[in-house]
Amino acid sequence: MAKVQVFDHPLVQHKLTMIRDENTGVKSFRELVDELAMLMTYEVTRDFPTEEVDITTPVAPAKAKVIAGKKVAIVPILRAGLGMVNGILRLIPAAKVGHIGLYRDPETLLPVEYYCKLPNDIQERDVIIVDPMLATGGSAAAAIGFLKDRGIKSMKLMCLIAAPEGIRVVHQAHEDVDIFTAAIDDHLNEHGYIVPGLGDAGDRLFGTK
Ligand SMILES: O=P(O)(O)OC[C@H]1O[C@H](OP(=O)(O)OP(=O)(O)O)[C@H](O)[C@@H]1O
Ligand SMILES: O=c1cc[nH]c(=O)[nH]1
Ligand SMILES: [Mg+2]
Repeated sequence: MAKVQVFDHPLVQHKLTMIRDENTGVKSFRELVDELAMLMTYEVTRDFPTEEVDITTPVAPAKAKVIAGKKVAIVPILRAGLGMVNGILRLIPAAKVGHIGLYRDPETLLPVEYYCKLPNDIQERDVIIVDPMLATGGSAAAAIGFLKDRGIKSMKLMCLIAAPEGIRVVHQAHEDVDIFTAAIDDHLNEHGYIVPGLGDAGDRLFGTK
């Protein structure tokens, strides 16, 4: 059974509060989302296997650990997921990046696909799907479905704010995918927005409202 991990680290919670605040402008919002993604990468990669290699320090020969040949692909759900990519790349610079374009139809709240471009060798990689908001769960469940259709087996979902409804939907459809989030909020409002949430993540990242 997949797990849901909430990051209760004070730095994560502090920065999350800042992006929730309606007075936080585009520049700070972008920087904070980037930093949050970087901080969360620390936990998302905790189960990466390590191996010992021989090195020589200025003092003595030593056996020391390195990550054991892990290949990673980051897959942001456009647009808002883009804001989390660079923070992860700063810690995993060799990761490849695939893009899945989905927008949520404002009437039906169902995801509509408009773009998909993935690395050729993505089946050999551990995939981290990123999207700041997990609301009804429709977008994340669809993105995971696309990736499974392309033969990808190992996936994690990293978001910043999740609604209980979204977690349920993703795990009902994909019980093997772990979810990492900085918060689980209270509920969705009648427009499918997370309450209290942070509003429209894409608009706040790109200044489109
Ligand atoms: O869980 P769901 O109910 O599917 O909602 C979450 C989706 O909604 C937002 O994207 P949006 O449709 O606003 O597109 P955007 O990123 O281009 O703004 C968000 O970034 C998620 O992708
Ligand atoms: O609260 C929400 C829900 C969906 N998408 C967002 O950007 N925010
Ligand atoms: Mg949006």
